[in-house]
Amino acid sequence: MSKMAQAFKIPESFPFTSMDLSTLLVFIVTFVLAVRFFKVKGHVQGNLPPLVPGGWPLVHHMPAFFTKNLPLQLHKWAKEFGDVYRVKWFMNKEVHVVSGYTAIKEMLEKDEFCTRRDRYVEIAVGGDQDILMAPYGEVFKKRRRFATSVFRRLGVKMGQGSIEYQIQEEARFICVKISGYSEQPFDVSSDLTTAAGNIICALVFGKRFDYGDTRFQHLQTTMKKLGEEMARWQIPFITFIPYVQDPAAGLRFYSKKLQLFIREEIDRHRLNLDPENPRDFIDYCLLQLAQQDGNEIWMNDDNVVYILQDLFVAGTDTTAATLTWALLYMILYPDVQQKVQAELDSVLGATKPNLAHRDQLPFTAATIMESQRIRHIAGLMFIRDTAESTRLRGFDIRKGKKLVPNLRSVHMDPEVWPNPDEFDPSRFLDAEGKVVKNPPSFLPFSAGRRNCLGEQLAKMELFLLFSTILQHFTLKVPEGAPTPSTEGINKSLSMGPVPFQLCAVSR
Ligand code: HEM
Repeated sequence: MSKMAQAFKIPESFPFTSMDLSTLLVFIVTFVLAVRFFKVKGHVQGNLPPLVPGGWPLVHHMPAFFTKNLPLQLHKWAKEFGDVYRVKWFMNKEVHVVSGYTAIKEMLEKDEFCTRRDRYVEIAVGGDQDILMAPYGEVFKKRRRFATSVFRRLGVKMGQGSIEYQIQEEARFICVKISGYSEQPFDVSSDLTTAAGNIICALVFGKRFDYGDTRFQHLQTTMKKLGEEMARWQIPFITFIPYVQDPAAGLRFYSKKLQLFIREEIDRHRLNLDPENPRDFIDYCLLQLAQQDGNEIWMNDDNVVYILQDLFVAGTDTTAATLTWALLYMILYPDVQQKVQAELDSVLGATKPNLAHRDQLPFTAATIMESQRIRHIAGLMFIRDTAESTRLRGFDIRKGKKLVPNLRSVHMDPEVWPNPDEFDPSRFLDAEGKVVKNPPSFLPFSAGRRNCLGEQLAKMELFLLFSTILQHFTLKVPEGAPTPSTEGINKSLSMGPVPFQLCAVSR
């Protein structure tokens, strides 16, 4: 018998005389596990949101997520389990789903939920090096404040010095492109992506590209591929699946390509930077880099690349997908299209639309808003992380828990929007026919401290591109073609319509 076993030898007078060393070890292990179990139970205690019952062993609710319309499935559960509930994914991983305007607004406005997490998008945007995925804190605030002020200085505003001219130019170019289809069927979404991409180029690089420019085409292809890679990881829960191969290889590859393009432009800008006359977003970044004092570095050379990449990633497909939905609804609701055109004709005649016309074109503005309500491009907004344990709608939410706000439940709430599946722009007009200011239960650009940085720019683009296209063309379903579906599909970070074709007849 070993010395250790001798030391543990149970005296014969001990009641369990048969207890030997291994029994004792089993006893200790069981005791430790029991203590741990009760400790965890104790920790979990509190008013947790309800857990959706049922599910399969190991994979829990996972099979239910493989549906064509996940926001709809989550919305159905919300009706049963309330505005904050829990679902489980592979290996017991939990996600909190937040639904309805009140709960989502409360969530978006709490600092504790202002950190966004998405493992795969983080790979593309350099982890926390940018704005989009930077954790909520001082560095993030400084970068965001900087970007907002540069936007303003570059003309993302009403009045003098507005970027409106560049957007109007882009609207003119897209109309020329559409004319070129000679009323034959075409897919408008790719032209809208080109237009939206070019507006970001104007802002960031200080120039637009001709549609045929090979560098621009290369940029467009890279963006498209990057978007497709991001779309593969759009189902929030999928990021919990352990992988056998590197699923982010494509993301890495295409984001590096986009970054290379941006770095080349930055190098070009360095050669002829005039500190007295910054021309574009890159120039302002270079001036900021030169100014920063060593103690307070919140932006370095790499951050500049990642922030510029954000503007392309977050600012191209989002705008293009929203406009594609709006034009799709015009061919599905020709009476609404006619009403928009009648308003444009009576207010503008042959004058090209500018931002000052927005107030005089309430039905046109309301039609854009209704498109954003009925088909939101970010049905499930970015996943948020709980930075500190806190409460939401009276429930305890522990640090580290993931939250998914379901925007469908806000925009399709029949209590606020009767017959939510009906496309009806008049919902956004008041009794005097003016656009309702701050409509309830409407969050196309989100809210709180992480709301859309490009909201103003996007609103300018949506209005000018939509009104210019409808001023010049009547859009139709091609002769003999089936009616396009209103199903959404994630082709990038945004949800756009299933590809469809339309014909544009000159007016
Ligand atoms: C119709 C077009 C657009 C829509 C519907 C849209 C919508 C959104 C939404 C829903 C978010 C997420 C908010 C959240 O997590 O709560 C967001 C974030 C963001 N958007 Fe947009 N967006 C659009 C256009 C743009 C444009 C044109 C830009 C820039 C050029 C832009 C830049 C950003 C950035 C940088 C963020 C992250 C902000 C942060 O984390 O602080 N977006 N957008």
